[in-house]
Amino acid sequence: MADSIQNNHQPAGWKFLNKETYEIGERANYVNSPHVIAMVGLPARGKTYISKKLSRYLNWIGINTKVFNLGEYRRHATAAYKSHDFFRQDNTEAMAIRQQCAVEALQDVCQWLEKGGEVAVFDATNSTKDRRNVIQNIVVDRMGFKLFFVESICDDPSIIEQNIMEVKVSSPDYTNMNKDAALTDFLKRIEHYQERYQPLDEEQEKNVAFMKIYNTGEKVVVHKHEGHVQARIVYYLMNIHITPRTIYLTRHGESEQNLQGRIGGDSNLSARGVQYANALANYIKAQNIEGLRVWTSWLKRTIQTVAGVPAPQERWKALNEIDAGICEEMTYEEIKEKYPEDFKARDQNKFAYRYPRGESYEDLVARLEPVIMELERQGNVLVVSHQAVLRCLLAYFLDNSADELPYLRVPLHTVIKLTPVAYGCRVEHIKLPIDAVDTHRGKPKNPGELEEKFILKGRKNLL
Ligand SMILES: O=P(O)(O)OC[C@H]1O[C@@](CO)(OP(=O)(O)O)[C@@H](O)[C@@H]1O
Repeated sequence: MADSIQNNHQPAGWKFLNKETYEIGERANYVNSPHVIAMVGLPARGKTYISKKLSRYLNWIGINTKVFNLGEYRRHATAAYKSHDFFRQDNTEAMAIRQQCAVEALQDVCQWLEKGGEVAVFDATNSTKDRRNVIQNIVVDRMGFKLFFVESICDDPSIIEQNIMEVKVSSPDYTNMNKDAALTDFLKRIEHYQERYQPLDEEQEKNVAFMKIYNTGEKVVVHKHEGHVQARIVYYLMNIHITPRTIYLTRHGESEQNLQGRIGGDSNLSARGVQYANALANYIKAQNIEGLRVWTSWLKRTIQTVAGVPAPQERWKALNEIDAGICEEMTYEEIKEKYPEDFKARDQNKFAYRYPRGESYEDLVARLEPVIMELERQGNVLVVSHQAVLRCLLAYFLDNSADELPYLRVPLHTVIKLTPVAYGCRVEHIKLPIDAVDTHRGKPKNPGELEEKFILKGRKNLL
């Protein structure tokens, strides 16, 4: 926990770097002033859900973001939680502890932003004007950071109860209580907050930038938002929904060029790839998925893979495989021989490495942002794409770092099923029983080293 707060306006070590000037090993840094996003709302209004999801999205697009959850500070500061009495408005002792925890959390927020963090999400109720003034005072007046409030308002009892049952009753506060008792206690806790709750109001808080989200997105109000980071946050939060659905990801069936170990290109499916296309159609039929939509890239191998899938289909150029530029249609072995420096450089920083006249994984993430935004708006979707593209999509859903992303395993002939649960996603790998080549190249110990399975020259029959 923080023990001091510095009072300088420009955070130490903070510098604006544009996309072209960052060094290998860092991600582009395109936020030139740190932001604090402070949540507002009664308990069980989905604030933590929004905080975590927003943070995952911002990190994925390259904005260094961290959530600071006030509940964790409170649990750290006090002995085991006994009951909702702790949250009574007339419990002065507890009130003092709560205020102290909020200040401590804000100090940590500021210290983290000073060290180069870009967006800090302050996940707390912040449900009174007084508390919001404290935040304004520390974050804006003392530190010179940007501040944006996100208020979640929900008056649908079924959504509130579902939220309590899904995440609150299993919180560390209730380890020794049964579910019904925990629910009753939590509802009482909400009542205590309700007594003093002051929703954000454009008349009362004229110069404050905020957005209000009603009933998980039914209506949205935006007031005085500023700059591109806040604009992206508003746009993102306007697009997400909480209706249960499933996303299925798969690569195309094995292609002729996969068989030859060649990257990129636009070849047809191999004989085994065609078998996978049939197996995939049968698998999808058997699942009986309501309102399923199918998205593919523009490349033949993905389109051929969904030939038998009985659902409306859309082609996205944005889902095309990473463009390997001058290395298109070469084997890794040929690239190593012809462009040894490039081959090594890619192993040194695979995420940032851009193929000459082609793309990097970082470029791919930028290209895929509209796909993610549209996926967020949709119900059940089957996305049929490629190894590099699916790594980027998976990293978004599973919150993987830029270092992990280019090495995620996305084997051929496997359906990856993603189901939203509480604050994250459940992942299942369904391997359909048709063999395929293994195209995964792990991170070598020494940059530029090539595993035996990719040394193909002189091998006649690859099967
Ligand atoms: O980034 P690496 O690990 O090279 O993986 C991406 C490569 O995967 C491949 C296969 O090697 O994908 P896919 O077969 O799914 O189209 C190549 O086209 C692509 O260049």
